[in-house]
Amino acid sequence: MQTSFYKMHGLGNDFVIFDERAGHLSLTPARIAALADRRRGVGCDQLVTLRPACAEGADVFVRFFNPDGSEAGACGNASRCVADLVFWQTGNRTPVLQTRAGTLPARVEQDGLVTVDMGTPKLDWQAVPLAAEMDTLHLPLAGDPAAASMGNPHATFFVKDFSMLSHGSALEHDPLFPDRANIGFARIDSPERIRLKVHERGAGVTEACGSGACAAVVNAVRRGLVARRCTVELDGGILEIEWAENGHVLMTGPAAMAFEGRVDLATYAP
Ligand SMILES: N[C@@H](CCC[C@H](N)C(=O)O)C(=O)O
Repeated sequence: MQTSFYKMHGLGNDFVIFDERAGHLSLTPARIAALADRRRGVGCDQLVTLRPACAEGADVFVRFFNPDGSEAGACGNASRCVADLVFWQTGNRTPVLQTRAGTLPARVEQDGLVTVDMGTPKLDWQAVPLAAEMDTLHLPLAGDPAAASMGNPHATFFVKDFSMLSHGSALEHDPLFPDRANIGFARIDSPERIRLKVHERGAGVTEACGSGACAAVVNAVRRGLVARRCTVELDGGILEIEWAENGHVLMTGPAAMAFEGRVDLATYAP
């Protein structure tokens, strides 16, 4: 039996989206990993599922899975894509997404850009201040990292260049992070601009990470390095991030449909 899916991306961070609103699909961690495989499957940075919402006022319940089969509480780029998909399907420019990290209002602008209210960052997610723990990392690292959760865990290292990117995997798996972490490397180019590369938990280095961009701005604002409205340049393009005075983080950027496809789920891992 063939099951249809959408392939979308936000700044090259790409997603396979399955709609489970008409019935649950059997998407086990092993099957998700097989589908996400770029040589033997469809290939994606994250697999996303849509289910009926149960939170008041929400239009759809969205879940995000990494290519290793693990689930993430948040994914900024996929949230913009799902908001755009709901707009395309229903004409509703202001869909509300229910996620494990909370209920996220979105807005599809007339120019096609999508803004998602990513909620308030959790600044006490990391039990100990990261900077004080640097010498426990056993890596030749410089920098003064900071932690913030956008519904998923992020550590941001402030760097002069990106030579530390190759340490992303070791940092992701360091015992300092009990749930592993997304590792961002942020170069401050001006008080309004950050250049960012992210090694994503369960996925590796991606072209863009929306929640990572939000965390980088939050951490940089807390350090007094940038203004609350900031442009974040990723390998795949630009996101505009605002840490509003009410504590919410607003992320604006593009969302794009690549194609619709069909797969026989039974031919992938059980
Ligand atoms: N690509 C994402 C984040 C995806 C989840 C992350 N890898 C995690 O495990 O937390 C984004 O755009 O935010």
